[in-house]
Amino acid sequence: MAPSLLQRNYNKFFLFSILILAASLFSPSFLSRSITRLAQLKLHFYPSSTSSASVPAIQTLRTNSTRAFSNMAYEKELEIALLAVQRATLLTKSVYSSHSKGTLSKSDSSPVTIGDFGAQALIIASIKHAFPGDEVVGEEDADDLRKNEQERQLVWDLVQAAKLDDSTAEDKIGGPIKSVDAMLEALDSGRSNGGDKGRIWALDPIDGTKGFLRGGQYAVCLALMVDGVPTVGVIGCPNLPVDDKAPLDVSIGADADDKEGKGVLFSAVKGEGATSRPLSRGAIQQGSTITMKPLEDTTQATFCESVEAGHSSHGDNAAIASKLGITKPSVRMDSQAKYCSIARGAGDLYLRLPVSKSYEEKIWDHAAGVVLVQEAGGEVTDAWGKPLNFGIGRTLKENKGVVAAPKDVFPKVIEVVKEVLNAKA
Ligand SMILES: Nc1ncnc2c1ncn2[C@@H]1O[C@H](COP(=O)(O)O)[C@@H](OP(=O)(O)O)[C@H]1O
Ligand SMILES: [Mg+2]
Repeated sequence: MAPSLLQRNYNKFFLFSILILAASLFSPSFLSRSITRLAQLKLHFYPSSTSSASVPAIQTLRTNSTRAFSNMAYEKELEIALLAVQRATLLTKSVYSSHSKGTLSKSDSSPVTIGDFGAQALIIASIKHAFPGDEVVGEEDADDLRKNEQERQLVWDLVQAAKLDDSTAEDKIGGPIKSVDAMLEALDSGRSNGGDKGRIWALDPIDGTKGFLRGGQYAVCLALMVDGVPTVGVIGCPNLPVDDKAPLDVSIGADADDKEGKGVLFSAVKGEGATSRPLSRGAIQQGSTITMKPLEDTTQATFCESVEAGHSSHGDNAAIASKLGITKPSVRMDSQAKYCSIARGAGDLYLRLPVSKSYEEKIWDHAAGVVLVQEAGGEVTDAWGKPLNFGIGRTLKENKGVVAAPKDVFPKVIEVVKEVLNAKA
């Protein structure tokens, strides 16, 4: 008689345990990694070994796309990242609606605001509370605030005021930061050099700072990279419409207001799909699955690009669009809201052709967006079709530019991108 599903699962579980014990004789560290894996494997077997009474509950969770909190890999990481980004996004919203956003200029003359500092401190404090051993590559550090008492006080006031309405959720991310020193320490804990070993978070507390200052789109972006691979991604977009089906209007990047009722929290876990949910002030709301729009004919595509001509070559992007037969005007918006917009099928392509030969894209500008698009059915590479290498430091130094598109049309898009680049060479 054929073995039952339950028997087959337990046989696999038993065989796997024996193999691990044998391998651990040669490498003790392998043992601890394997116990974690074994626990995951056991959890995956769980649905088939539960009583039939509990199965519907599990299925309901899955169909409602709240897999974030069912038996999926990186469940806790996702929950913490969602809560951390949500709390930090509330802080940025409070700065966005005020007129003095407190711009400072960094050494590379890019802008940074009190919102950037506050959001980074809150998110790192959340990560360190839940995963003290993890590293963080964050865009900012505390150098400026240590020198500038007035700015420091402004950021401290913001950090103290940013709280989730739901106390259980707030507790999960460690509650309020305890002191100014703890805030500075959190900010400074984003100095990891990155790499391809272990767990490293890539954090952009306010991506699209120029958009944030201008009153356009911006995003709070956080990704967990495991051995250099973006694996969990969460992006808070306070100025995007909640409706995934809302058409992507060319005006989306300009004069964004901060009205209640807007704001989306996007997330993805490698191998588990991508979701969106309304941004709230309390516990995380239920998500719905998002996917890229099927695009058989590239002439019908809507493509997204940066507002800033210094970040992405508008001329090259336009040449590519024209070769693809695209007639719709480009949709310009700041930040990783572009990745989010194509991941939910509001737009189709994201073109980021390099302007400067020497500029190295930063990992925090892409890690979360990349996992989101991949999980929504898309592909992302650099402008030459090379995979993005997130495991070699704080920048994507082996890559130039970025192209994202639905899988089916990706080869055609990248071929045209290369034609345009080769014509310039
Ligand atoms: N010359 C350049 N080329 C490409 N990206 C650049 C750039 N100078 C700055 N950037 C990055 O572009 C990001 C914004 O991207 P976008 O144009 O898609 O909104 C900035 O993030 P911050 O706003 O977090 O500093 C910054 O890191
Ligand atoms: Mg950025």
